[in-house]
Amino acid sequence: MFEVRDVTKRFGGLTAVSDASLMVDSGEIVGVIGPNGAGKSTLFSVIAGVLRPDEGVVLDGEKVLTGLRPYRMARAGVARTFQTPRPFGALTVRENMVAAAHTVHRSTADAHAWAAECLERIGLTELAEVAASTLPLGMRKRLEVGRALATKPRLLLLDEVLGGLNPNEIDTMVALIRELRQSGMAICMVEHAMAIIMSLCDRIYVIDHGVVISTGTPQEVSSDQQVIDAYLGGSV
Ligand SMILES: Nc1ncnc2c1ncn2[C@@H]1O[C@H](COP(=O)(O)OP(=O)(O)OP(=O)(O)O)[C@@H](O)[C@H]1O
Repeated sequence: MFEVRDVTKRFGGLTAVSDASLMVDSGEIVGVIGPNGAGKSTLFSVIAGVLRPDEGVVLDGEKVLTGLRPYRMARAGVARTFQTPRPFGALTVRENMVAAAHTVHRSTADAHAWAAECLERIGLTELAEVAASTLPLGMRKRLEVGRALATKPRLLLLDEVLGGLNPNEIDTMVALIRELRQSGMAICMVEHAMAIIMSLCDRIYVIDHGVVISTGTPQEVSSDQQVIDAYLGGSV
């Protein structure tokens, strides 16, 4: 069980995340939703070790992860994707995967073998030798997920991996996410596509102005008056 407990993150005078708590269990998909600027990406960055919180802790069971550098966080089993995919553009798809696989495999042969397995899983084997920078957005997003998977996470943080994808690409990505849940991974995703979030997630946290204003099953949060007022605007 991964837990974010009472986390606050400030940027100067702005409190981007305020006393937020969240839990994700293995085999569970948890959604984080909220308006633009609500603090979702900041919360992810705190969990992934990219940002250090001003207050609060990130826990893996009893183990404190807060303050670990991203590389160590990856070793501890936490991986994130970025809203804007960040592959090493000059490297090929395979080289990107191998670089990520080296987080968990010292030997080059092992890293290559594991990268090949992950490439197969994300369906990019046929494009393995092309430069990552030449991939269209849908494929780049898949590579982004693949690079996270290559670090063998127990907690996978997906930041808007469905944004900008066409319906076919969305179906492929959703199927992959379901498969990962089935394999026992803990998954936490930020997404704006409400219908998909509602059908995919086991539980949802709603953030507004950095504060978790509601949590529960998709049905519970979508019937929460505070959520409807703050975010859904009566559209659900
Ligand atoms: N590095 C930073 N320095 C200063 N302010 C920041 C920084 N990163 C984020 N913010 C601010 O913190 C607040 C939360 O931003 P964040 O990107 O976490 O929101 P979000 O919910 O992910 O938004 P979106 O849905 O648009 O991606 C915003 O007001 C943003 O401008």
